[in-house]
Amino acid sequence: GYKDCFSRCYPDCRAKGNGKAFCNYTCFFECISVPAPVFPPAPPQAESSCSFECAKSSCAHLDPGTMQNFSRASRVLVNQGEASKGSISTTSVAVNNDKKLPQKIANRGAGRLVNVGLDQRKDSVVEIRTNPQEDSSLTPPSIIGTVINVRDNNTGSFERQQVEAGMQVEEKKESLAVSSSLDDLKNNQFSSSDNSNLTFQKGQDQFGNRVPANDQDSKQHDLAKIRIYGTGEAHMTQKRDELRNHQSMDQFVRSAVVGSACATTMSVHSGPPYQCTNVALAGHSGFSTQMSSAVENMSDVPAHSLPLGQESVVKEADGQQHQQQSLQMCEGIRENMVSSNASHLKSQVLSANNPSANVDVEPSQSSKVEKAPRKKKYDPDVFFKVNGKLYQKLGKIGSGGSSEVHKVITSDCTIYALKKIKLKGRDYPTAYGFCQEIEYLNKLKGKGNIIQLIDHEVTDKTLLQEVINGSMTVKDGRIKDDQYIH
Ligand SMILES: Nc1ncnc2c1ncn2[C@@H]1O[C@H](COP(=O)(O)OP(=O)(O)OP(=O)(O)O)[C@@H](O)[C@H]1O
Repeated sequence: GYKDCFSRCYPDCRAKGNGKAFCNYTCFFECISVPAPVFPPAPPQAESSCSFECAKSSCAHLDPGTMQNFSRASRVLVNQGEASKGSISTTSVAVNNDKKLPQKIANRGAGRLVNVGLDQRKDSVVEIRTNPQEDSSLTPPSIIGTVINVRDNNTGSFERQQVEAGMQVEEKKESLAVSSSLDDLKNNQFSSSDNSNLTFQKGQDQFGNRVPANDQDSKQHDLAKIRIYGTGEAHMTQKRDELRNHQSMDQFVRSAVVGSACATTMSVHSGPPYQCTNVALAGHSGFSTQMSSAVENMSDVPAHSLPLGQESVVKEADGQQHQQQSLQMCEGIRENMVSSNASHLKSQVLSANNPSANVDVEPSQSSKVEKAPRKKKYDPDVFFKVNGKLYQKLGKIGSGGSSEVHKVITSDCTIYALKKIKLKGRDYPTAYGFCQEIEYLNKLKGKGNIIQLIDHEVTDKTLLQEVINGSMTVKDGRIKDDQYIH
């Protein structure tokens, strides 16, 4: 007001022939009372551009009129609370290219660190979209679900940028993994991807928004998206494996297997049903296999006192090869054969095993009974019998060059792997060599990561005698009868 007034007054005054001092004085008093002009209120600041924590400091001293000239974006810390508000709160984040935001902004509270870096672009506007399904009060921030679309003002194209919040994602996984709820973790972590991104159609972004048909970077979008979620899945797998490794594999595997095995046994096989009352695992703490392997639970009969006068039983370590051809093989077996009360013990085994089962009982000491042909009182199609103990077949696990391995279950509902080596047709030295496994596994009992031998049985008497002797005297001939090593 004053300025305008004075600029009009002074020239007029001078034009009338007045002096400078006079005109200054006159115009001063004339214009000093002129009220100052009332300017229209400033246009509202682009709130949407300054609504994020990261941008407020930059926007505060920016002329709103220049907001359109923002270009290169940097990392933007998105306030989760704000980001979670509303439905698909699309917000343009204008970041002045000349006023670079720090490349790394500390994660504050529930803030979200988002990489909006566009080093090669200028004059672009960054749009940060938040997942409408998120509820910050209920779920942790879904980093994965946050994607940034960057529109280049020059080209009109869009480019999906990867959310760079790996550390936060890791932290979230850790915290969730502690709950051991991996499935929940996956659901939480990737629910948005399941719901949105997996159904992502060409021409749309993960929110179902249309992407311009002339989107020249659509392939890059997809690639970026795959990278995001693929990384997440990889982390998931890793976390899951880690979690499993941290658990007791024995119990993890066994309880899972045993639980179902009982049902399988009861429903599939026609033999005498075993009563699955409990899972006797405590007695096998040294059973460190992760391959559900073992042969027999002989906790009721010490291995060193087994009646090996007739048979020996073997459990096999998967893939383990015993190639030494020492004549001292099977020492463990020989030691075990010193038992003087084999028959008595075997009777105990049989009676203690499963009285209700239809097992064949050791012939009495009368010669009459001994001469009688042994008649199996159990169904060999359903059971294995090792040292008088029955193992119900649950299925074949695998086979090797010399054997076949079966999954079996005992009367106390313990799952084992039983390796059956058929001896018929083999020469004695070869069969003798199989006994090495018994020796070695006996020596390796209690060692970590080694399959534990529970029991063993060699049905061929001649071979057994050779083993007892500790030397292979029978070098010719082959085993003719149906003999086995279990
Ligand atoms: N303890 C076990 N638990 C689970 N599976 C097993 C176990 N032992 C063996 N198997 C399965 O049985 C297959 C054959 O076992 P293994 O290799 O011990 O037999 P093999 O007759 O000694 O073989 P080869 O003579 O070829 O060495 C294995 O490949 C594996 O699949």
